[in-house]
Amino acid sequence: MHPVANDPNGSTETKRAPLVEARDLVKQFGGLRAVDGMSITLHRGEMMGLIGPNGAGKTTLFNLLAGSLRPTSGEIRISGQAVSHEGPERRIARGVGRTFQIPKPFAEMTVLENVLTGGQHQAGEHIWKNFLQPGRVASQEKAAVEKARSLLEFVTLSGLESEPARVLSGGQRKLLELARILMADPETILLDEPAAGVNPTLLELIIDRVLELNARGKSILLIEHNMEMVARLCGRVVVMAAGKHLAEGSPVEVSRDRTVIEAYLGGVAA
Ligand SMILES: Nc1ncnc2c1ncn2[C@@H]1O[C@H](COP(=O)(O)OP(=O)(O)OP(=O)(O)O)[C@@H](O)[C@H]1O
Repeated sequence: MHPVANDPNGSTETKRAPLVEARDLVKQFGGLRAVDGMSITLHRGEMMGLIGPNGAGKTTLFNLLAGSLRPTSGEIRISGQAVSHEGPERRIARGVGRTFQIPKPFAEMTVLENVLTGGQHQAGEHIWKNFLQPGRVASQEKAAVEKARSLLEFVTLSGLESEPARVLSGGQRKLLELARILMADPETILLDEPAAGVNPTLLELIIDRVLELNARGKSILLIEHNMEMVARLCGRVVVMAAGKHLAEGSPVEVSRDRTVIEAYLGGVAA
């Protein structure tokens, strides 16, 4: 049977379409085009690196993919569905989770409570359901706590679950954030500089957990300046410079690419 080109239920095409597809994306801030005609494709199961000198537009591209910024023009598709004008909540519901370069947990809430904030679609979020189905809400809350605890175990923070998040180191905050976004069961994870400011021991743990997530089927787009980490994790790397797609290839290929080297030297000189 031939695939249906415009499947009204979205099923056939949705399963075949790349997980994340951005075409000709532009984001203009006043006179600056932070993202300038960028296209990128993340396939199912892939772990892809996104690198580029400071100010290249990588975080802005993440903000567009995660729905916290709307593109000036261009299109974003998630599993084949056009989502450019949907906000971050809808993007999470579509299976896109993102972490931040500098995670900002709720400092006075416990580590466990912070993870619980990542849960979506809990019945307890709706007051009327709470009133009409208190038993269902209680069992969902119990399940959420169990899930949060197993995620804390996954990121090795179980021993700190009752501590306020303010006691965590920078690297532990990155692990906490990972656990928090995993509460929503994302299919795609956008990781913004997981290695930045992390001590070498914790960095190995983060690398290990990211590899494990990918082995469990999560597709990952990784912004990272640490090229050793990119080379260990990613089969394919996209290089951005001045908002544009500059190069793409294996970590070895892009690190030898003359245009990439020049872009980085320009970035250092600037
Ligand atoms: N909200 C904003 N308003 C105005 N300019 C912005 C805004 N956000 C980002 N920029 C500018 O857009 C450009 C791209 O920034 P962005 O943070 O996306 O780059 P980056 O590649 O992530 O850099 P880095 O590696 O240093 O994090 C920069 O010149 C930045 O100053």
